[in-house]
Amino acid sequence: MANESVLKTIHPSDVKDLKFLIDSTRPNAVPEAYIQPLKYRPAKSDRASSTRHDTIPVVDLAKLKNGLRQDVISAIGSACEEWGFFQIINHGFSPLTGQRMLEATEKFFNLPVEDRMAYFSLDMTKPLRYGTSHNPTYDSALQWRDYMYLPCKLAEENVQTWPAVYRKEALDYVKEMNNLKEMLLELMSESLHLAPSTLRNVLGPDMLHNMVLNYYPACPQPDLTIGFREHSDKSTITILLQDGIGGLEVHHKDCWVPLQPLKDALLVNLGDVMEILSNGRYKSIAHRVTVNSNSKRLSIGSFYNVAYNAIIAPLPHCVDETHPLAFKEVMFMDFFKKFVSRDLDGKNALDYVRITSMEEPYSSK
Ligand SMILES: O=C(O)CCC(=O)C(=O)O
Ligand SMILES: [Fe+2]
Repeated sequence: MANESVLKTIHPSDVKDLKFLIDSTRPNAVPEAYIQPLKYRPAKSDRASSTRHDTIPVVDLAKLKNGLRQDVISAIGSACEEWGFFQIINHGFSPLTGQRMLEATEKFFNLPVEDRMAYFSLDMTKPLRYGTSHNPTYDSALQWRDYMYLPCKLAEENVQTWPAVYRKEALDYVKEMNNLKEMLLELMSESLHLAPSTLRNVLGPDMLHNMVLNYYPACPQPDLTIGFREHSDKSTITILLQDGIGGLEVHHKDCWVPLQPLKDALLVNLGDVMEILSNGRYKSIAHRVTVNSNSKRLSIGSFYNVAYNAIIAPLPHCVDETHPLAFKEVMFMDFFKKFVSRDLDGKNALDYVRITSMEEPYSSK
């Protein structure tokens, strides 16, 4: 039975694990700390009406084997320009590897809370870290989510530091995901009329790869809160695997478009670094996650990025007279800190590097 007074007075920074809070108190209402301001709650009125027929692009990578590479490249180019988001099917990533990772993730969240707390940290730059909400130090209202971050760059070397319950599954997952990432970076480079190796070279040998395991428990009043507030990823690309529950929504033409899970599809999501590299031609996508009262939901995100000490700036090829330099150069770590060191609020970290008409542009290197 819920201890109503405890749940009423709980302070955002007191919560370290939402799943434990729920398992131990079984609330039939959302604790006050989780009630989001109206503008962050999901509302029917901000969803795209079905008459708009917004269809999230689906790119069939089987066409690569059927001599239709150019079709794939142009489908990816349009999706990146118009949405900053697409689903891929026939991608070669084994559904079994994904399924095993989802099952192992569920096992992790079912471990005794102490086992998850062994990894808890509020330091958002720590690559191996358990957390809740987004950053409880700054979150004005908590988000209905727990998560685990794993550093995957040197997966074979790091694997012993990962929780044992999904070590093997995560290593298999990372190896396969890395191959898919290579292919996508090539196709995206070509869609920008660049040499296939361009984006891979920009990310470089020290490229970051972090994985996040997201757990959104079932929620007694899903309309009052949110699983993950609207945000854009700071990555170059994010490749996301989700279970079949649904809840992810992407922002398109001023409306939220819910994504219906498609069997065995993976989701590709452009992050802010890609928007900067492409000088704004490709857009990072604002997305959010709603929760539901029937079921928990799991998702696994693989974030690929430049090294923390890399300087990011628009690629010279993407800057010309009709596309003047749109972003200042910035060290990735400085940009990343803008994202993690405040309340989550849409795509606004990009404003920090956007060149406004009042400013002299920096020279592009
Ligand atoms: O759970 C999802 O579908 C999306 C998660 C997400 O946006 C993230 O981890 O950055
Ligand atoms: Fe995200």
